[in-house]
Amino acid sequence: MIRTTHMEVFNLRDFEDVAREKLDPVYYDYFASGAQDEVTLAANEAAFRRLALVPRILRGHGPPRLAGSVLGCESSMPVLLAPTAFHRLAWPSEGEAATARAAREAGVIMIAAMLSTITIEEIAAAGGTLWFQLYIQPDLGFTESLVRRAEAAGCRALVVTVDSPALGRNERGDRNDFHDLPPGIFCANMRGSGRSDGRNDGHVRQVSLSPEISWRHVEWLRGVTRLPILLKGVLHPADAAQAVSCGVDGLIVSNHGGRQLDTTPATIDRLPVIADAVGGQVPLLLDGGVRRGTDVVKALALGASAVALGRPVLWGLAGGGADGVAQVLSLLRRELENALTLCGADSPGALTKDQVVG
Ligand SMILES: Cc1cc2nc3c(=O)[nH]c(=O)nc-3n(C[C@H](O)[C@H](O)[C@H](O)COP(=O)(O)O)c2cc1C
Ligand SMILES: CCCCC(=O)C(=O)O
Repeated sequence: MIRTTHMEVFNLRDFEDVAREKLDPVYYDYFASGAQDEVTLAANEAAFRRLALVPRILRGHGPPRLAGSVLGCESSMPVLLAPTAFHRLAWPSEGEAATARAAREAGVIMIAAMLSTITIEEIAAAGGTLWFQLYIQPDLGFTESLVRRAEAAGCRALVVTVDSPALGRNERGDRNDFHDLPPGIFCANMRGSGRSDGRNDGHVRQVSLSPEISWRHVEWLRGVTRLPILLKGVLHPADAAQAVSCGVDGLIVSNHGGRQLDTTPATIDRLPVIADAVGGQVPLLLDGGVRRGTDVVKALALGASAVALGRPVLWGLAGGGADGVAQVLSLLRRELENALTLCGADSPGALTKDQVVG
């Protein structure tokens, strides 16, 4: 158990307090913040609170089975690690390697961020099942070189983030004048060769979040790799349907944890319409505001195959490196098991959407 002088940790929210105590306030703000008024940041969690769970009774089964698979990858529970950038700001010595070790030991999938502070090869050396998150760069030769590296490192899927045609406006970052990584910390994957402009020093300013990216790029990527492709950041049912017709293999209903367009709806509120549009053709994942086992259950009942966890992983990492992340995952696993049992479900698949009421 991570304990500081006056804090014991019983749930994921407690970990945020530990992290706040340990982190440089500027980095804490980077991790915690959302865009502008942080309406969406708050909405994600508020929506989970607003929804109620209706248990089924007298089902007469044993402890629930949490393990399953997503796009052919085994997972010990329907929870993945969402891609988050810059883990060495939370745990300078190891960064993403600590996160990856904890994910491997817990038997869950880590979505490694393109903007990691150690390379994808180093993450793979520490990790278990990895997926690679990509911001398609207008320099397609460089983008392809990243895809090849992710494939060679053994990543089992590509997660293309599509909610970032520009960087969201983060005012906490502006107030703190936090616009670049500190000396010695880089976007490690961006330092490799392969860029047509020859710039490879790994500075954040070399990352392009570009409004030029379009469906044509997704089609291009579909032709470049045989890995499953997921789009992350889908909120409109028409986009979900188009993604499926483009040959995309999975979708992540996400508003980037409220960090991109502020005032987008809570993700859990969008899940039912996206699920209707997709009609089970591809698996749906959801992230944003998942903090409790009951949140996971609500998402599963409304049609998600799994959820992904963003900030709580960073709080665990800041609190205690791999041990902290392990503890976050184990707390959530216990809660999920308990919530499923109390809902009368022997597995995630046994939940039905009529068990969530608004
Ligand atoms: C500090 C931080 C960095 C993030 N970096 C990325 C990133 O590099 N790529 C990406 O697709 N999403 C990124 N995200 C978004 C997460 O993948 C995820 O959508 C979001 O954190 C989920 O919400 P939650 O934090 O409430 O769990 C980041 C989120 C945070 C908090
Ligand atoms: C250029 C940094 C983008 C990382 C990111 O996606 C986030 O902080 O939400």
